[in-house]
Amino acid sequence: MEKKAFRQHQITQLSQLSEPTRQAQNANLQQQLFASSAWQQAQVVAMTISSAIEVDTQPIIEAAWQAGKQVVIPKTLPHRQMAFMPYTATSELARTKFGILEPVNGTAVAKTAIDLILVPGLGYSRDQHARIGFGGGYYDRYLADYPGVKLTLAFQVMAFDHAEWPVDAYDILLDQLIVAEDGVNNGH
Ligand SMILES: Nc1nc2c(c(=O)[nH]1)N(C=O)[C@@H](CNc1ccc(C(=O)N[C@@H](CCC(=O)O)C(=O)O)cc1)CN2
Ligand SMILES: Nc1ncnc2c1ncn2[C@@H]1O[C@H](COP(=O)(O)OP(=O)(O)OP(=O)(O)O)[C@@H](O)[C@H]1O
Repeated sequence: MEKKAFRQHQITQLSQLSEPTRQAQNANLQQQLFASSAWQQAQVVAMTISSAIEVDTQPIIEAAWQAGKQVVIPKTLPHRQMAFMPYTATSELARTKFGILEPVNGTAVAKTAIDLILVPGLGYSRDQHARIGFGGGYYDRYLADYPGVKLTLAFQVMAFDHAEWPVDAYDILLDQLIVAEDGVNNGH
């Protein structure tokens, strides 16, 4: 399938996940993430403010704060660039025209200061950790010279043995893929 059709397919799959399945898989992903050494060793962690169909980042943000980690979130810029800004309980957010919440102001944190990036996306391959995102190319550009750990959390419908979409030369492969485990609520 072409990238565009595959994205659409994944968006449909994700929007059809039942609430119990979503909750169980989110909880399992959080458990696995918090047990990982990548998480435990990270002081500065980048993540997004998740939208309804994505893996829920709110509990992860709160856990990071509780653990004394600094949370940084992306602000999209012209020319498909992105900067990560500190995010605290008092940060002001605004919705972009694509419906994503972003920081209004703040000072970008240096790429080299970020220990761990939780990369958002729609699908991932287990064999080479290839990723397909929403199509903006923001993360592929940002990650091209990012030296830290690139990790993704995936619902089961996001994980594929091999990429079922075209993987291009500029697609950045992730370091770690955490997939929600079986045995967690698939029903209802
Ligand atoms: N929660 C969350 N925040 C995130 C991301 C994400 O995947 N999830 N992003 C992950 O990257 C960035 C925003 N990503 C975006 C990805 C695509 C388009 C987009 O498609 N824009 C236009 C133009 C498309 C085109 O040129 O083909 C459009 O929809 O028409 C916008 C933002 C930063 N914040
Ligand atoms: N390093 C790069 N330099 C220049 N252009 C790039 C780079 N990475 C990606 N692009 C461009 O960005 C566009 C979107 O890339 P792609 O379709 O792989 O997005 P995606 O990985 O699904 O989305 P995202 O990274 O925003 O979640 C493509 O047209 C591609 O040419």
